Amino acid sequence: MNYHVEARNIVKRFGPTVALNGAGIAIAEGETHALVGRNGAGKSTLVSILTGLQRPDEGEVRFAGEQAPALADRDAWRRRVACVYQKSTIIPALTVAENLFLNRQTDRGMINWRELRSRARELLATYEVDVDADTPAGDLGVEQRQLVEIARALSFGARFIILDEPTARLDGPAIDRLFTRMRALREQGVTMMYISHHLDEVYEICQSVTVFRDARHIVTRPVAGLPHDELVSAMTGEATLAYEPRARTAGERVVLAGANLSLAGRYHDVDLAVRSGEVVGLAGSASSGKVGLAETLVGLRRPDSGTVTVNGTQVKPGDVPAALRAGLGFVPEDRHHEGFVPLLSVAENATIPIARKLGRFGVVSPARRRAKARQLIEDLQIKTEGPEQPVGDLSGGNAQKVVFARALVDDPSALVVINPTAGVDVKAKQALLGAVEDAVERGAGAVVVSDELDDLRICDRVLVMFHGRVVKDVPRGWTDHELVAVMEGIEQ
Ligand SMILES: Nc1ncnc2c1ncn2[C@@H]1O[C@H](COP(=O)(O)OP(=O)(O)OP(=O)(O)O)[C@@H](O)[C@H]1O
Repeated sequence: MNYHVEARNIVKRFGPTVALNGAGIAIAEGETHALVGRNGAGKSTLVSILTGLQRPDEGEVRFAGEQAPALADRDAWRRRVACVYQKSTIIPALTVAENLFLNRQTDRGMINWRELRSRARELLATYEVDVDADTPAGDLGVEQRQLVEIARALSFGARFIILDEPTARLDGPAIDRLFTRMRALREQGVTMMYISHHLDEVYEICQSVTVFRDARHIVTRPVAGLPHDELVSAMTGEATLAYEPRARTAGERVVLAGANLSLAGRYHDVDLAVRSGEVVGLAGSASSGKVGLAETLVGLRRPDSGTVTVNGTQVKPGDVPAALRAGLGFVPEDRHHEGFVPLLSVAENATIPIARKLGRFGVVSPARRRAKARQLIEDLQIKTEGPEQPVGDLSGGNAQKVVFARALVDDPSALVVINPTAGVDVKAKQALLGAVEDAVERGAGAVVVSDELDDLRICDRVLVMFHGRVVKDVPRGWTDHELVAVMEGIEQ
């Protein structure tokens, strides 16, 4: 077999944590190979080794049979491999053209801006990326940004691309477009490694799959003919049953309400009321306005008109602390921005909303903070060395759980969670959805905004948005097809 990429017997330690323990992967020339595993299994660590960002403590990496370049030789790495991360590596303040030729403009002395722009246009046209080279990169959506990153990788000559959870922030139609592009790349002989917690995607787009568990390689198999539950048990080490949403009856009291909410370009004339003991879903495509609406409910955005009421208190618009004081807990869309403070510990991040209550006179007792954090670590199965570990050192999915812990820590009356299970593994997903249902059983009302139909299954009803308006209130019991048809505006 001709392997385009091989990583053999890789050991990588971070202090007391062994992130990879003799694990490896072998990817055949031209295939799309999935790497799956639970949060903290070691996938991102392997990516950082395969892209030359970290040196393994033991083991070796080969590209097309040849030993990997020296770590310092960045150009040599760029010619071999590129990674499209969930988190952007492009610089928002620079234009697309500048991003494409970053580190390359000065090949021949002074920067010739006109030439740079025309080379960028040519490159975008070659890779059929429909983006204006003069646009500031910060204005691009997630989908366009990923396409620019792929074009950049290919233009360096890389024939191996790693896609690390590329669909986590894309809606259904954008995922289809990404897959069409991936198939075209594969036809051109590009080798890909695909990391995702969505196993249906693995079956759709990959030919082989490698499973890591607890820092070790468990199995590599062709995808065809591999039963779904076998794949899940390779990841979790046990048989895992599908999540069963619970039945419940909502109370009368409205705990979260939006009245006459409008925000230009996002949503118009929205009214919604969430009762105690009720989970309300918000669904719709990327342009539906669902995220903007949810961000308004939590105070991250200020509406042009309308009011938000949390637990009977009308909250000052666009004021997150006011919403939190009124009894709101939330999980934001972008955990890197509004979710956690990477340098602070798990305990500090998770207990931010209750800092006042944990100590007298505004001084937080470290012992009480640690005790609360230990409980949350256990409840949400957060994989960490302990409450004192900085959140920045956790794997992506485990950082998401810390954000979740923060949302739940003060027993909120109203919970708003946006794409709550993004980057979270199959089993952890169940723990997080269970945590929302637990909070609702304790009397909270919840809004779940998600691109994932599985997250929406716990909802008592789903409000579907289309072009900024709520077009349908769908009670529990929908089929995927029915909901998607309304989301795409095909059916009302
Ligand atoms: N810089 C670091 N310092 C300390 N520990 C680290 C560091 N980077 C990773 N780890 C630890 O190594 C282990 C593997 O993490 P890694 O990010 O590779 O997991 P992952 O499989 O990518 O998980 P996820 O699906 O959540 O993204 C985790 O226990 C993580 O906390």
